[in-house]
Amino acid sequence: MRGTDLQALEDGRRVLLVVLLTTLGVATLLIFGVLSYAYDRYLLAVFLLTAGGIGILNLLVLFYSHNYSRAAVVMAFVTAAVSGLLVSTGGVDGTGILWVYPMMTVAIFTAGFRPASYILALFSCAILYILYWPENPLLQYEYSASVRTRFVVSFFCLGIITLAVEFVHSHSQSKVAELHSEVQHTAQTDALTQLPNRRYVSERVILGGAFAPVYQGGCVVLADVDHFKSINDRYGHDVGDVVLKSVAQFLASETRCEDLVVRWGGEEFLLVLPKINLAMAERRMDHVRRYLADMDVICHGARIRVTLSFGVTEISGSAPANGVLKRADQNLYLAKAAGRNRIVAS
Ligand SMILES: Nc1nc2c(ncn2[C@@H]2O[C@H](COP(=O)(O)OP(=O)(O)OP(=O)(O)O)[C@@H](O)[C@H]2O)c(=O)[nH]1
Repeated sequence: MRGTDLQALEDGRRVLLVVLLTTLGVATLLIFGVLSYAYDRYLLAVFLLTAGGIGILNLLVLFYSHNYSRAAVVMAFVTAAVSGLLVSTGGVDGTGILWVYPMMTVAIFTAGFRPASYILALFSCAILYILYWPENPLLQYEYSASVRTRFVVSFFCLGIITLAVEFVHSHSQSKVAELHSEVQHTAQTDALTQLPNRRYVSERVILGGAFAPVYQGGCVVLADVDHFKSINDRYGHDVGDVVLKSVAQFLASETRCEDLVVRWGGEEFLLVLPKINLAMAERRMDHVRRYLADMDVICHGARIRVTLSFGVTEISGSAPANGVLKRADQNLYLAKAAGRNRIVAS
């Protein structure tokens, strides 16, 4: 699983949370809206039914846009507005303020740390204004001074704790995603040449047994250093490593940015070239082959002549990747058998 996949999983959880809580919230708002209307509390009824309507609209927009962050922030604002109304009217016998705790906690968790901080700050100012501004027409219920103070202090404590938990959660979540993509990158990269490795190909390039659509209609090349064992034997393994690194850099510099150069294993490299036909791929590889054969790799004062043999084949449509790679390998074998430092394409 990639770092981005982890993020997608976390986003998926939040979407589910937003959908569930919005549905629950909308149902509650509509029920209380209808009840308020039945008890002739028209202002409250209009407010609750409007908030419920916004919730339904928000759900519809979420289904079409898949923008859960916006939906969560809209829902958090609606929740804060309804909570403010409960503080202002007192709900039933002044118990409306009790609903503020769960509602605002949920709003903070779904909106995420930064938007939740702003919403909480705004909401705090609003309830301080409602509860403490003298002669305030917005305050329709008479709370005792001790209830007001205890509510404000306990709400601030809960708000700060919830924000802190959300901060730690989102921070550790992004750290895990970061570490995950670092591990993923290391696992898919060859340590010596820093090229993508075989695992990268099997996880990112071959999907469901075929080359990814972007590569279909392109070509695959297997390139193998000729007589590499004798380079190792003559100059030592360290020099062999330098030669492999030089060949890797050379291949990467001689290909287009959309081409993929992979260390396939040992002294063998895989090139996946999108949007190119067999004849053009053969011509380009021949240019690469000649260019390399004409220059020497210089290491510890030694000038080492390095040549490559190539097996080239086409990726026709969504043909099985194994078959394509096998054909390229057979062509490479033919190039070696025919004397090396050459290309076989078919
Ligand atoms: N220095 C170094 N050598 C490696 C590495 N990986 C594989 N080799 C060596 O590459 C050599 C490959 O030898 P062979 O498979 O006989 O191929 P070759 O000598 O290139 O002969 P042909 O491919 O037939 O031209 C072996 O000696 C391996 O030990 C590596 O990472 N570093």
